[in-house]
Amino acid sequence: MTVKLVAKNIRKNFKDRLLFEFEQLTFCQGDVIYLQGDNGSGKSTLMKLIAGIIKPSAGTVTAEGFEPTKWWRKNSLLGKAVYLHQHAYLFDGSVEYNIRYALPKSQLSPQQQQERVEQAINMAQLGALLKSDATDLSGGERQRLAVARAWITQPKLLMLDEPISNMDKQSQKLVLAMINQLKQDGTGLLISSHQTCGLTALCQKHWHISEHKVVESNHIPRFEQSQEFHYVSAN
Ligand SMILES: Nc1ncnc2c1ncn2[C@@H]1O[C@H](COP(=O)(O)OP(=O)(O)OP(=O)(O)O)[C@@H](O)[C@H]1O
Repeated sequence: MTVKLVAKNIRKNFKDRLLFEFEQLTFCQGDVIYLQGDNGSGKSTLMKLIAGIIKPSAGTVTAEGFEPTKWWRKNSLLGKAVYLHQHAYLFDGSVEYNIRYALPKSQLSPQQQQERVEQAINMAQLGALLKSDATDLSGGERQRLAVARAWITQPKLLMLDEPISNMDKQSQKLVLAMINQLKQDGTGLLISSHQTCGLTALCQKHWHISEHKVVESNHIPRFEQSQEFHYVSAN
C-alpha cells in the first residue's frame, strides 16, 4: 500500500515569531518534492515537523498506509519518514560499521543484503575508507556515507536536508546517482535546497516557503544544467 504523511492546518511559531503556516501538504510515496526557501525560512523545521521530531504550534500531521504503530511508541509519527540531517549523524566506529548498521531492519535475504551493501559502497566510492573511523571523514564523505546508508534501507519516505551543499562536483555526482536510483525505486523524496541544483532538477513538485507561507505547485524552478551533471546509473 502507498504510504503518505498529511499535514493539515499547520502553523509553526518560535515564541511570538511566526515561521510559517499552510492549510494542507501531502508527502506521498513516489513524490519527488523540491523544498525551497531562503536561509532561515524554516525548511529544516518543516521537515522535522513532518518527521514527527518536533510538534507544530497548531495543526496535525497524520500517517496513512503504514503498519499500525507499536503500542509502546508514544509518538506515532516517528520512524515513518527518514530525516537526513544537514550535518549527517554517524555512529562511533568505522565506515564499514556505519554502513552495516543500517541492515538489521532490512527485509532482504543475507545475500541480497551483502549485494546491496557492496553496491552502496561502490556508488558512494567509500571502498578505500571502509576501515577509517567515521569521525575522521570530511564533510562531503560523511554526507556520501549517510546517503549510502539511507540507500541501503530503501525507506518509503526520505527527507534530505541540503544533501549536496558544500560538496565538490564529484561527491555531488555520486549522491545524485544514489538519490536518482531511490527515485526510480519509488522512494518518496523531499529534498531541501535554498538554490536550484542538479538534485532539484529530479523533482516533480515544488514546495516554496516564502513570506511565512508554504506554497505548493508543479512548477520546478529551472536549473541551468551544466556539463558536470549527468546521472550515472547505479548498475
Ligand atoms: N528550537 C528553536 N527555537 C527557536 N528558534 C528556532 C529553533 N529552531 C529553529 N529556529 C529558528 O527558525 C528559523 C528557521 O530555521 P530552519 O533551520 O528551519 O531554517 P532553514 O530554512 O532550514 O535554514 P537554512 O537554509 O539556513 O538551513 C531560524 O531563524 C532558526 O534560528
